[in-house]
Amino acid sequence: MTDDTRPLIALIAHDKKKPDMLAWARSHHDRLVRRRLVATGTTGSLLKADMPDLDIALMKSGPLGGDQQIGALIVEGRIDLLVFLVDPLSPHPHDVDVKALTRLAVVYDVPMACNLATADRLITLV
Ligand SMILES: O=C(CO)COP(=O)(O)O
Repeated sequence: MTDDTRPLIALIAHDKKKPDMLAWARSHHDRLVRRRLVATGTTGSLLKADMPDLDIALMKSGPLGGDQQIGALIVEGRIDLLVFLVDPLSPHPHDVDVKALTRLAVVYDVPMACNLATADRLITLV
């Protein structure tokens, strides 16, 4: 991830939003295939299985620290867009990590899409 100047896009989806993430990524495949991607473990594994040509770095699963790893990339100024499809209707054991990640995106002024309508718009800019 060092000399590569392609934008870096972080992709994360809560479990009930993973089908939405896969459908969204398929519909934006032509753009995503020309970008570097980083994803939490399960989200990224599903994307890779579906679209093996995507260049995705896998972090840990969200509940095991993956959200925090992506938060650290934000702090380092490496993330150009965060697409985080959140499920606001289910409890998450790592809710504090979720909150920390979205907070860091705000602190560091990183474009962040938490739903499909926003993701569809922001992906056209990166
Ligand atoms: O829990 C998540 C985001 O908070 C997503 O993690 P996974 O992609 O590993 O399911």
